[in-house]
Amino acid sequence: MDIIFYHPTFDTSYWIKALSEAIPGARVREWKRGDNEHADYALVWHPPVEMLQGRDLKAVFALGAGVDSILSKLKAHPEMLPEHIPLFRLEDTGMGQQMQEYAVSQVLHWFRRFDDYQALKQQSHWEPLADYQREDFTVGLLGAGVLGSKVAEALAPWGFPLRCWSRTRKEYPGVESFAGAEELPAFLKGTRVLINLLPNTAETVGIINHDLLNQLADQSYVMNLARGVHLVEADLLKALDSGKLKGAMLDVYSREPLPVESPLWAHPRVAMTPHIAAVTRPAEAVDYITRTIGLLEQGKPATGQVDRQRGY
Ligand SMILES: NC(=O)C1=CN([C@@H]2O[C@H](COP(=O)(O)OP(=O)(O)OC[C@H]3O[C@@H](n4cnc5c(N)ncnc54)[C@H](OP(=O)(O)O)[C@@H]3O)[C@@H](O)[C@H]2O)C=CC1
Ligand SMILES: O=C(O)C(=O)CO
Repeated sequence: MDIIFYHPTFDTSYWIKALSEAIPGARVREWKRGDNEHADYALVWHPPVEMLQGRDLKAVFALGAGVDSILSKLKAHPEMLPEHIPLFRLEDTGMGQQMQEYAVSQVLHWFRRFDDYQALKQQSHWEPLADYQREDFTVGLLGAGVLGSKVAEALAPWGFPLRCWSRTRKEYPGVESFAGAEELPAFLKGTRVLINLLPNTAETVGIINHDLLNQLADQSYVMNLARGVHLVEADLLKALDSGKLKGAMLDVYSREPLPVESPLWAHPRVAMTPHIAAVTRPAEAVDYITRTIGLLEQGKPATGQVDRQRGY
């Protein structure tokens, strides 16, 4: 079995060694320009068109959870990956736990008013503030798939009212489920902390805008852990400055790296990380890919296949 691998930043030699050891009989090689030799599977992130086009592959694996960049490239170059070749993505593979850590720590940070105490510290001002009440701290998850459900699971023991919004209805213990565009207003009404874990699709781009932010509870918080294009950054800044929003925690941006001239850098109530909320964990990803290739080789169904029409 021949496997080609391309990632613009990963340590390719680690992956080649780990995959070669994990998959019996696999010949794994780094794909380089001009390589048109046979391959059964391709493992990719931001692949050049010529890596994939014209190949009779059994499957392609995206080396991350979001497949927006590969699907948008496919729109411009449909010949890159014909419909009959399945595209898989990483489901969790260690990203769930990272999202849990990120979301829980930030919700608690806001709930215990550490942002306010940090601002008071900067003024050398000693003042115990009134506690926030759990019942006023409803956490709403935009997106309740692999990662959203893990975040809900980690927040549940903390006792905040929890709700989620997705395309299809969910039955997660202790989580109120809202489904479809028609239930979005009901989901937003009363949500105090909004956590975004949607995929980037034609339906979700720009979803966190002035209209949506206005429907949240007053003095609410926004955490964007999915894609920068979900959030209209100018609308977020306006909502912060008007007092509608109390704070934002951003991991992803409309442009990455975020340009130095972005007003987000200097805003005192915007906390930021550079797209590290959950990164691909190589050992877990190799396990998942090995298992999935094993199932495909036996003609058995495997989870993680992207629905190209749906866009995620
Ligand atoms: N910042 C970071 O470091 C990282 C960011 N990500 C981002 O997180 C995203 C989510 O990942 P993951 O949880 O694995 O994805 P999933 O595909 O498992 O979950 C997506 C969720 O979004 C819901 N959804 C999709 N479209 C709509 C819509 N139009 N209306 C309402 N709900 C919708 C789905 O609904 P339904 O369940 O009904 O299908 C599902 O619940 C990725 O696409 C990626 O962009 C991922 C990893 C790291
Ligand atoms: O896996 C993804 O989609 C990511 O954004 C990784 O950082």
